[in-house]
Amino acid sequence: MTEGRLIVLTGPSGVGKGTLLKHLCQRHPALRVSVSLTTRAPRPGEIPGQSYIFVSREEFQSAIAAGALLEWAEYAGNYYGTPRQPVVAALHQGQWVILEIEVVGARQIRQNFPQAQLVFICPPAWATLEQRLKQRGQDSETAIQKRLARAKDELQAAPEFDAQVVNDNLEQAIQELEIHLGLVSENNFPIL
Ligand SMILES: Nc1nc2c(ncn2[C@@H]2O[C@H](COP(=O)(O)OP(=O)(O)O)[C@@H](O)[C@H]2O)c(=O)[nH]1
Ligand SMILES: Nc1ncnc2c1ncn2[C@@H]1O[C@H](COP(=O)(O)OP(=O)(O)O)[C@@H](O)[C@H]1O
Repeated sequence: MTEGRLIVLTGPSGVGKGTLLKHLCQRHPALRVSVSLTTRAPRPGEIPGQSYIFVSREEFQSAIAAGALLEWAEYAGNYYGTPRQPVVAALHQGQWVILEIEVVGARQIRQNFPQAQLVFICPPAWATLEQRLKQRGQDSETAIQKRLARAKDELQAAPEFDAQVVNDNLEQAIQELEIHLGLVSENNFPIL
């Protein structure tokens, strides 16, 4: 069986990675989304096992020690990581797997999976990023400030990745992503 494709969406918090991912999955239901481990507390409405696998710091450390994570990073005071086994198994079955992760983890994927396709999502402007984080209304002011401080460095990393997509107009960003990721043909016909 041909190995599937590993796809990474990265970029600063609030840029719209989750929103883009949701739309891509609606249009291409065969895409498999990796569910990450996190030590962050669940937000209202987040479903354990679906949004994230919520774990304690001890459980996260055990997963690192057991080599059970494909990549991991500390972000705004919490740990986030991709469980290795489900991703590797899906790729072996020929499936296309998509990770939505921050920049430090994306670099680890770049290093260990040279064949992965990594796309950096950029905000149209700094003010838009601030506005989206605030409008989302999910995080405390402290959490927002931590995300914005980190975003300054993350934006510098954009050229390291295979493609950059500006998420200004949502529909346009989705279509650009579909083309970069090979999810549609030149005449916009779905491939996956
Ligand atoms: N390295 C890594 N980053 C992750 C993982 N899961 C989520 N993230 C990233 O961690 C950051 C914080 O995620 P979260 O607290 O859910 O905030 P949000 O993305 O702003 O909604 C975001 O940039 C996520 O893309 C993971 O498994 N590994
Ligand atoms: N193209 C867009 N235009 C306007 N608002 C957007 C766009 N993309 C995302 N958003 C909004 O911005 C906020 C952050 O998006 P989200 O997908 O949660 O970002 P991330 O997953 O990168 O942290 C959400 O409120 C979302 O509805």
